[in-house]
Amino acid sequence: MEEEDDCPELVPIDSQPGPAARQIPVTIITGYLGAGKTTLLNYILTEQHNKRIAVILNEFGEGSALEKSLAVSQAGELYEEWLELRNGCLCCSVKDNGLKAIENLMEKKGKFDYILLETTGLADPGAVASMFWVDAELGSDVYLDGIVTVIDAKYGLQQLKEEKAEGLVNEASRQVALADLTIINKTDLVEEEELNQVRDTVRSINGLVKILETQRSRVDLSDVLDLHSFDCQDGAKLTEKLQLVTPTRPHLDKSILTATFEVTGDLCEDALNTFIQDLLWEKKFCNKAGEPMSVIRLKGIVSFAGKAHQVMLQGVHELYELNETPQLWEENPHTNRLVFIVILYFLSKYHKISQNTLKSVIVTEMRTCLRKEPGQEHPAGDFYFCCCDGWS
Ligand SMILES: Nc1nc2c(ncn2[C@@H]2O[C@H](COP(=O)(O)OP(=O)(O)OP(=O)(O)O)[C@@H](O)[C@H]2O)c(=O)[nH]1
Ligand SMILES: [Zn+2]
Repeated sequence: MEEEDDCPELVPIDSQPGPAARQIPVTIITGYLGAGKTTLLNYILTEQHNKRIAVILNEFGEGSALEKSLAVSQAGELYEEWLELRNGCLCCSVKDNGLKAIENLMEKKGKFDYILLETTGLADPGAVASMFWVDAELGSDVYLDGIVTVIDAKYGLQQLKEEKAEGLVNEASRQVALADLTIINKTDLVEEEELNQVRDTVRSINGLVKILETQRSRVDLSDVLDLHSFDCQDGAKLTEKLQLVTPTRPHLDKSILTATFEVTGDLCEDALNTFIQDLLWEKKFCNKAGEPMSVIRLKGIVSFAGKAHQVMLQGVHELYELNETPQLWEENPHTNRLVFIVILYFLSKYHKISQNTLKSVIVTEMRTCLRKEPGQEHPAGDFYFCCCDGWS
């Protein structure tokens, strides 16, 4: 049979016939300096799990550290490997080097069941997450399972509040915004009142995230591993989650928030793609000073005309995916739900994006997506915007 020109590279089948090779989940563990990430890793490694877990540490080395420690645990035994990376920053090298190193290692040592990746406390895990996500798309051996952010109960609030130069959002807040799961650790060091404040602040940044509270990062492993956060097979789970999103108020530096939009009807796929690309890639939605609204995480369940199944939308930074889920639409009319966790650069006192501006921008665009033909009437549909009151 003739192959098409643009056919993806064919991979020779040299393995035994049988079920397709299972992809290995990667969980990214992030969190500010000293929050308890390594404690969490050690806890997971030493708990009974019957998994062969590989751990990659992405610590900043002195100067240009060329090696990364890779601990592998198997049946409670720990041994260490060294991953050679081209430079000291995993974000920059993981693409061409890190994954390759993992794959080579698996060839040498046999497959792992699970990979845990601890990023440095100052990292923006978005870059690392994006790379694993893209790579999974390209038929890699691994897939991104979830992003876990550990927060220090005692110093977390201070870290989340930290003021950066105008227009910049601190790393601690970005880490919370991106997370699928947050673990507020070191609860032994704070009173209830302080803990409530940390919890509220985390919630104010990320209205979707699950929050656990721990001492010594002791978690139920089933709460941390195999989250399938990006998995369209779990469409029903996301639908449920999106309905439960907590309205958030802009947190302390008033710059990251969670906004939910609901609209009923069937969306036009092309129009939705254009809207998302304008938002994520073209960065067309700006405040008066021309600073774009920047999306950290985007999730949604949408309905496309002519499709019986729900479609899942996932976005991390500038990457996004629309995938059909196994879930059929039951309710009628169909309710499209989008949740944005966004940075609004309105730190600058003179150039605030107001809640209403954001709302009208998104609503106008969503209405366009609903229009089946240019010039056609908008179908009836209510937009629901969930955000705090009293914010201008
Ligand atoms: N009191 C208290 N201390 C804790 C808890 N969890 C961890 N620690 C301590 O906090 C310190 C930092 O923990 P790590 O696990 O190394 O934190 P980390 O996030 O990996 O730190 P970096 O890699 O340096 O960013 C260690 O001394 C831990 O023993 C806790 O629940 N309570
Ligand atoms: Zn650590």
